[in-house]
Amino acid sequence: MSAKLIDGKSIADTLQQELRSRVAGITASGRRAPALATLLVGADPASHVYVRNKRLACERIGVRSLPLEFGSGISQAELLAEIERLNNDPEVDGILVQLPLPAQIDSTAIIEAIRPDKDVDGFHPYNLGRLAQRQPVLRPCTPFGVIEMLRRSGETFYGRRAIVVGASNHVGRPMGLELLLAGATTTVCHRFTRDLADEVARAEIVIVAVGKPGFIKGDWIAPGATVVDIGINRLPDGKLCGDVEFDVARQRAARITPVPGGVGPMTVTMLMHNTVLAATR
Ligand SMILES: Nc1nc(=O)c2c([nH]1)NC[C@@H]1CN(c3ccc(C(=O)N[C@@H](CCC(=O)O)C(=O)O)cc3)C=[N+]21
Ligand SMILES: [Mg+2]
Repeated sequence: MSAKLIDGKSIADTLQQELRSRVAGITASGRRAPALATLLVGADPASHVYVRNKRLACERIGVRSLPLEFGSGISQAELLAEIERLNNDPEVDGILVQLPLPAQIDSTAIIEAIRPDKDVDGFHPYNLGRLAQRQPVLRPCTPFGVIEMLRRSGETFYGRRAIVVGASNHVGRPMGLELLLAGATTTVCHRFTRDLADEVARAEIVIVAVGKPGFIKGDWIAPGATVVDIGINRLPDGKLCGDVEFDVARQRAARITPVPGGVGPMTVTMLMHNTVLAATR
C-alpha cells in the first residue's frame, strides 16, 4: 500500500479563498477590514519565515496587517506596554506575539497579558479553558488546523482511536482536547510514556508533534492509519522534514501529511480564521 497524501496546502488555499470572500463581505457592508498585529522580537530566522508567511496571508485575504518588530534586547515591561496599547486599540482585532521569546522575557506573562478576545493564537488560559470545557472560542491554530484539514479530507473522529505524540502547551495538549471534542478516544503520549511503539500501533489516527526528525518509525504505524506530522525540522542540507519516518510510514498508512505542505499552511490559515472571528464576534 502507498498512502494518499493529505494536501494541507491545497485545503489551506481553499479555506483562504473562503475567508477572502467573507472579508470582502465585511468591507462591502462599510465596516473596516479585520486587523491583525504581529509582534516579532529578535532575529531568529525561522520566526522571521513564519511571521512573513502570516503577514503574506493577511494580504491575500484582505486582513489589515500591523507588522511590529522589536530588538532582541526589549524588556518585559516594554513588551507588556506594547500589548496594553494594542489591547486598548479599537482598530486592532487580533494580537499575535511570535514565540519563542528571548530569555529575559517570561512568555507566560506575555500570553496572559493579551486580552482573551484578541488572543488569535488561542494560547491564553481563558481560551484553553473554553476548549477544555467544550465551549471553544479562539482555538490554538495548529490543532484547529489539523482537525479542519482532516474533516475536509473526509476523516471521521467519533469513537475512533487517536494518539497524539507530544504534550506541549501550544500543540500536543490542545491537540488532545480537540480530538476529545471531536469524539475520538484519545491518548496523549510524552517523554515518560512506556512502549511508545505499541501505543502508536493501536491508533487509527496518529498525530505527531515532537520536534525530532524521524522520531516515529514507519513500521510502528498500523496498516490503514491516518498519519499527521506536525514536526518541522530543518536538516543540515537545508531541507525540511517532519517527525515521522515518512518513506516507510507511507507504505503502511492509508493517508499521510507531507512536510512541508501539510500542517504548516493550515496553521497560518486558522490564524486568519481566528482574526476574522475576533473581528466579528
Ligand atoms: N505565537 C506563535 N504562534 C504560532 O502559531 C507559532 C509560533 N508562535 N511560533 C512558531 C510556531 C511554528 N508555526 C508555523 C507557522 C507556519 C509554518 C509554515 O508555513 N510551514 C510551511 C513551510 C515554511 C518554511 O518554508 O519554513 C509548511 O510546512 O509547508 C510552520 C510553522 C507557527 N508557530
Ligand atoms: Mg498559532
